[in-house]
Amino acid sequence: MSSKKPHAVCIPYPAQGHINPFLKLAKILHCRGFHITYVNTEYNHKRLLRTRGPNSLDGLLDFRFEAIPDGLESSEVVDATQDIPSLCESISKNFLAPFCYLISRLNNEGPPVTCLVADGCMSFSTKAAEQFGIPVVLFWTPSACSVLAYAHYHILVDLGYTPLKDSSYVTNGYLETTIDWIPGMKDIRLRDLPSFIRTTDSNDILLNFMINEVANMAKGSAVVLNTFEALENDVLKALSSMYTRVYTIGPLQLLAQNITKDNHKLRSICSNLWKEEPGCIDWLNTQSNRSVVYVNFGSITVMNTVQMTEFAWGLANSKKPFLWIIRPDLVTGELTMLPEQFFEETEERSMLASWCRQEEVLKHKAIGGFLTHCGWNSMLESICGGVPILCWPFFDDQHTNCKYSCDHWGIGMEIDNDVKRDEVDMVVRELMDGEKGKKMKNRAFKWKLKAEAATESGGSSFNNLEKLLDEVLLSNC
Ligand SMILES: O=c1ccn([C@@H]2O[C@H](COP(=O)(O)OP(=O)(O)O[C@H]3O[C@H](CO)[C@@H](O)[C@H](O)[C@H]3O)[C@@H](O)[C@H]2O)c(=O)[nH]1
Repeated sequence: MSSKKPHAVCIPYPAQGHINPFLKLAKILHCRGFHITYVNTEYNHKRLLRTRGPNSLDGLLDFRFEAIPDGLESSEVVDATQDIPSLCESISKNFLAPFCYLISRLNNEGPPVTCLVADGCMSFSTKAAEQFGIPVVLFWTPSACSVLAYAHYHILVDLGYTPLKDSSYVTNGYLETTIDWIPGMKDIRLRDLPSFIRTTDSNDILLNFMINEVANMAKGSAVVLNTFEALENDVLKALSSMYTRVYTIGPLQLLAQNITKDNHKLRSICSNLWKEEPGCIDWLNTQSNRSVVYVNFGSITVMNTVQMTEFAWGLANSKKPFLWIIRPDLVTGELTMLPEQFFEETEERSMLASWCRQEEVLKHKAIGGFLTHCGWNSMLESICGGVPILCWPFFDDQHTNCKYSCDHWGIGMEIDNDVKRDEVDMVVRELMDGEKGKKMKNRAFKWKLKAEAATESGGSSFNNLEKLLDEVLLSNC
């Protein structure tokens, strides 16, 4: 019988693609009776206050936001994702002390902290959990297939696949090498694995960071994944044979929608670090069903002006309506404007904006396809909307997600990294009008139904949440 109020401290990796699914999980736990402390870095806390307004993080009486320093030198808050390798280094070196200090303070203020929900790649949290004698759930925000791949990084190093002998190995066909020995992963090439292996440096920060973080996975009380059993069955079986408690509770978007639907205050708390431009949904309302190509490369992808221009002309030449989100920090180097002729040709059938409410966009009936970088949240949000995708993976797990979407789930078509306008034009037309596009749409719709089934009462993700609560998160209450 429960006696003390459960209090979960949730700490995501400090980037948009982690903050979003964490907030959903925190809201679910709150609806299941938890006092929540949600911890951002001071940098992201300031960004949220600036973007969402000074009272936006007031939360509720028992849903609080706190912040810890990120340990980086520059503290000027700008609308851009911070440098990922610097963040990873700082997390390993600097986060444990302020995090433990925060937990002590929360314990003094009450109610005492009963469990931690920490990002899978924030291994310091297991030390904190040990110090305070409480369980820690490690929530990995990428797909299960990429987590399984990270878990084999150390073997790839031992066998000499990575670091690469020299940089020509990225382009000389070496990445086509088949990797047929990872249990649960079929038909995989080196190029399909998360891209931190594409380094020539044995001291590469991101490769070594991931190897260390994943080595810590068994030290947590449980592993939580934002996916569902039907989608990644073989991979999940392999992960479950490696780690004792693995819980899939996704798509969190749908589970949170089901569980939080009557809590309006909670639903209004939003974690977008960029301010949404108004008008995207109004514009979509003027478009025909399934007619619009939605283009968005998430919060970290950057591209050069040549790539940007190729995408622009590919979209223009396809003659399809499109909604293109161009983040202020999307283009690197000298930001040249797209040519006037592009605007003249497309203005009647396009909308450009700097940020939008993506989940709402992908649920809109006007959307027919999604050109994406394959970040895991974007992939899941597309599945929840029943929308097929065009994949232009940028880095990390996005390559693995791309491979699975194209070859295992049948909902994606890949665009070459060296993007050319003719290819963009061709795949957009195929997606929107072609036979292959039609099949992809049907499959995307079937995955949407399976995602809904998983998150409804009695579905696998719904049941796994109950198990996670009973077996781990409420185990000491
Ligand atoms: O205009 C926009 C753009 C993005 N988003 C949201 O921002 C999130 C972006 O997440 P994701 O699609 O996963 O992309 P990244 O921001 O690139 O995510 C990082 O984190 C993911 C989860 O770990 C990884 O899969 C990615 O590779 C990694 O780059 C999603 O929830 C989107 O709905 C918006 O709401 N509006």
